[in-house]
Amino acid sequence: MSSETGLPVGWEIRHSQSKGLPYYFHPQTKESRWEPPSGTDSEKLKLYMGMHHSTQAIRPDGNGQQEGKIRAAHLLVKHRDSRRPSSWREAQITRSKEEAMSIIRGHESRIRSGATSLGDLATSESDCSSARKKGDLGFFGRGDMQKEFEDASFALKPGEVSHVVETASGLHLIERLV
Ligand SMILES: O=C(O)CN(Cc1ccccc1)C(=O)c1nc(-c2ccccc2)[nH]c1C(=O)O
Repeated sequence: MSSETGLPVGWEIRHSQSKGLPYYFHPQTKESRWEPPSGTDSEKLKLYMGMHHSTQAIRPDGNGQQEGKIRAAHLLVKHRDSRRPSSWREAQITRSKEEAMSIIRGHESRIRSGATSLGDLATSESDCSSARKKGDLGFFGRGDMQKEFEDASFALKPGEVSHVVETASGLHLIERLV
């Protein structure tokens, strides 16, 4: 049985500020997920999303970039103390922060050696749902992301990769794209 959104009864569509993406939330069970739950009428959902979730109006400046915004990709390694210790890779993440640190430092060395790129590594190794987009978060401005993440991103020049950045979500490597 689906409502006007096409989602099973009890599910709602929310908008994640940090990621600029819609996600699916069940207020009673507090479940949140990036993919529509099973039983969704996907045709109805597509119609609903087309009407209600157009991308926010953008005001590109001369070089097509939105005022004061940057674009970055990231690789997230979560640990058991992450605010949400779960991801598409692992339903329950139990590694310690120290283990996560040695993992992400290994990723950092491989990227800096030129053996691989952050985007390619993020695709298989990132605990963020943006892994499916090579870690690309699109454009964001100040106030959109967790403060530590924002400050590290804005301190980078385009093409630069950060050292390990810690947020409540976990440990990140960030590459500023634009
Ligand atoms: O921090 C939380 O309480 C939960 N989150 C954010 C989140 C928000 C809405 C839906 C699912 C996940 C994450 O843990 C998370 N944060 C990020 C993140 C953090 C900083 C910059 C970009 C993405 N990705 C994720 C993810 O699961 O995919």
